[in-house]
Amino acid sequence: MNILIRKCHGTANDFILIDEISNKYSFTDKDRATLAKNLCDRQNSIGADGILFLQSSTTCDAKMRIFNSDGSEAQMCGNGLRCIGRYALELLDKTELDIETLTAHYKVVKAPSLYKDIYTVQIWLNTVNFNVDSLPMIFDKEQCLFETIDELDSNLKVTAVSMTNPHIVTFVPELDNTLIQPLGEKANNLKSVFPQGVNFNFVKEIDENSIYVRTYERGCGITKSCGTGMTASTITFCLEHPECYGKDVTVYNDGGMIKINVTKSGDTYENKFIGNASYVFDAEIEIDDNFALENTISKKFYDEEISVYDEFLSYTRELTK
Ligand SMILES: N[C@@H](CCC[C@H](N)C(=O)O)C(=O)O
Repeated sequence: MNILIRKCHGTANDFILIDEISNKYSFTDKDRATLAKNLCDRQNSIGADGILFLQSSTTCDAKMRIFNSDGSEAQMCGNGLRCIGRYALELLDKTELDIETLTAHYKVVKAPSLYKDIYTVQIWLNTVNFNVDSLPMIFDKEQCLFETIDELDSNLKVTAVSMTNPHIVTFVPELDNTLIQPLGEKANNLKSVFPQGVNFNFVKEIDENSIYVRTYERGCGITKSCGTGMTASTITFCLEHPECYGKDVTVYNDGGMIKINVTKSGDTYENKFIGNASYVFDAEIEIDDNFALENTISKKFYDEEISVYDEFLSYTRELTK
């Protein structure tokens, strides 16, 4: 069978987008999981951190489903929401809309460009829950705020927060992948603490209103950036630095930079998130009966978008030198 795909990214967290509204593919969830495992394989196939499926919704303008590269389905994806948000804004010819996810819904608005003419989207990731049951996380207190988890690492202080998908956040003096990789794997194998796995965010403070975040993601390992992870990290940064509430926090990552503004009223958080939603290429591909890539029939690159994003990335590297 032939399918149309669009390769896209939010701060280099890259996705294959499949539009199930315009194309009537009738995939089952098992098919979607197999497609994700096969097509996201960077060695033998197209390669991506996950697949975004755009579906119709009865409650919102459209629905996003996100499958990680290992085939598991996640509740939410902040970078994916901007990509699918852009796609849906263009498809439905709107400047703002609501996207349904597995467990919530989110507003998406086209925003002024972060840099030159990079397509930029504002989203509100307001689904924040510090109750450990919401991740779920097995812990002897209702919340895990700057606590050590002995089974994980008796030196690291972590904060657990659900963004509808599970996150833990820790502050480190340096971002070292030789520590992040094993700790991320360990946390995801620790089913007695994180029965559904966890996205593990490592945060380095850059200055009073900027941080650098690297995430070991459940279902795909270390990514260039994680949208819900950067939000969880910024909220945790604001817990430690309450003077940052209501201010734009610059969040650097291995794929560029975004901005998040957190406001808190009682136990409610409003998190305005501004970041790119960029296209890489459109392709028509042929997949076999096992949902593996058989043939690429056509491919068209978004050369100008790619080149301005490269420029933006170099600019952000200069800022973090
Ligand atoms: N990269 C994403 C999150 C994708 C899902 C995550 N790996 C999970 O399993 O929860 C983001 O930008 O938020």
